Amino acid sequence: MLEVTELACLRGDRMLFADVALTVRPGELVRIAGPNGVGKTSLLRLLCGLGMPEHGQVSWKGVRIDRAREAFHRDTLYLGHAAALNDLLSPLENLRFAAACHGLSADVGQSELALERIGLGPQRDLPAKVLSQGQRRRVGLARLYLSENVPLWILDEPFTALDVTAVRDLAEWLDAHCARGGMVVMTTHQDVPFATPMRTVDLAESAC
Ligand SMILES: Nc1ncnc2c1ncn2[C@@H]1O[C@H](COP(=O)(O)OP(=O)(O)OP(=O)(O)O)[C@@H](O)[C@H]1O
Repeated sequence: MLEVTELACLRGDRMLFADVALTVRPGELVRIAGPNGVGKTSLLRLLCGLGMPEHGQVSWKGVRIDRAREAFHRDTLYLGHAAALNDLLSPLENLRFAAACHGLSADVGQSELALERIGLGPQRDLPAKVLSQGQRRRVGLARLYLSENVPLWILDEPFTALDVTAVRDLAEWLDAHCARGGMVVMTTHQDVPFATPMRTVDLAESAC
């Protein structure tokens, strides 16, 4: 279970939000909503330990994440909104590199399968620099198909630049993750139909 209490975030000299409380239990899908600039990405970065809160704390399985970093990172997958690819490497190489950096098991067969499932089978050996925006996005998202055993998925705008079919397939994969007891916390400006009941946290209500 992920627990957030009294969380406040300062960026530069501006307090973005304060007093955010949130609990995410196994099987839950939570959407962080709010207008541009309210601090959704900043909140996700605090949730996965990439930033320090000005106040409050984030706990995973009852332990503050800054006191059990390794265990927390093993249990967490964070996908930011930028594709973060090496343009000279292929999707297959990028995926295997990212998986290795995050301690995921990803042999060639598993990685090829993940790329096929995300619809990049035909492009898997091309240099990433020739991919379209949606295809670049998919390379990052392919990690989701290697992360069934990672319980907490924190996703920043995962549906951006995806076509209708890819949005539907990804929504089904997030539903499947929740159905097997996983947790998803995400931001999206799109209305995506999920089978899992979605809880929305409106960050504008905590804006300073
Ligand atoms: N390093 C930084 N220093 C100062 N201000 C920052 C920094 N990073 C982000 N900000 C500011 O913090 C605010 C919140 O940014 P954030 O990216 O979290 O918003 P968001 O809600 O995710 O927006 P969007 O919906 O546009 O993605 C913005 O006003 C942004 O300019």
